[in-house]
Amino acid sequence: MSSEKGMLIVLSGPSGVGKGTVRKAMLKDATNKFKYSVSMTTRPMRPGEQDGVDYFFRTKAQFEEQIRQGGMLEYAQYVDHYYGTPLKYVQDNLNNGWDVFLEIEVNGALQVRKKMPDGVFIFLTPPDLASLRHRITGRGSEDQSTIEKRMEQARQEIKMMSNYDYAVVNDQVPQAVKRIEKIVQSEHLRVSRVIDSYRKMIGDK
Ligand SMILES: Nc1nc2c(ncn2[C@@H]2O[C@H](COP(=O)(O)OP(=O)(O)O)[C@@H](O)[C@H]2O)c(=O)[nH]1
Ligand SMILES: Nc1ncnc2c1ncn2[C@@H]1O[C@H](COP(=O)(O)OP(=O)(O)O)[C@@H](O)[C@H]1O
Repeated sequence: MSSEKGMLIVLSGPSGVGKGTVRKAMLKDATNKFKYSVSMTTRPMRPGEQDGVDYFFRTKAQFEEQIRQGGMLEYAQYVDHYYGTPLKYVQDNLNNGWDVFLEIEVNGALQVRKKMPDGVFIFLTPPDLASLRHRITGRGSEDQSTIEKRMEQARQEIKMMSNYDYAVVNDQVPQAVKRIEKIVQSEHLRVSRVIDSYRKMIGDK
């Protein structure tokens, strides 16, 4: 943690590409210091998931109430359910100097980009669609019709890749992790982020 404002890191990519796997691998390495923003969703909990850890699992009415209260940084509907990022956690941690990591789909990422253009936007992509299908199926968390919906959604999402700053291919998890770590390290050195501290140092307003 530093005294500067933290950096927002946004990771998107089709369902099953390995976003969660890569993020968890990054968090295991103590040199990666960031706060993962737990999203809110109306989708049913999968076996092994925990409320408040994987998502805040809420009813549609609760989710809509949170939207009404202005409590969402962004939200989107994805294959029949709402998903969104609670605003307060992100704001508080960025203000306290922590990098904050969002793992969200494309429409939400575009909303965040408008509000927080200083963030770093990374698209995680599969080596090909056959491996993507294999990963979604292998996870065993969705029935056949949901898998087809997610594959169609994946094609649409991949079309949106040009809205991101970086594309990382998740062929092997350790390599994808290293690529994202390098991106984050270099983004910390972006002049627009570093210059403020020098302005103070040299007395420039
Ligand atoms: N816009 C938005 N998308 C989210 C959020 N949280 C998760 N998602 C995305 O919603 C999609 C579906 O998530 P989920 O049902 O958990 O499936 P999974 O990503 O395949 O494990 C994925 O692309 C997630 O990255 C959020 O807070 N906002
Ligand atoms: N590079 C990879 N090679 C092979 N399988 C992978 C790779 N990355 C993730 N997986 C597997 O693919 C499935 C989906 O990964 P997950 O992290 O749940 O994806 P997402 O969060 O993007 O939906 C999991 O079973 C995971 O173990």
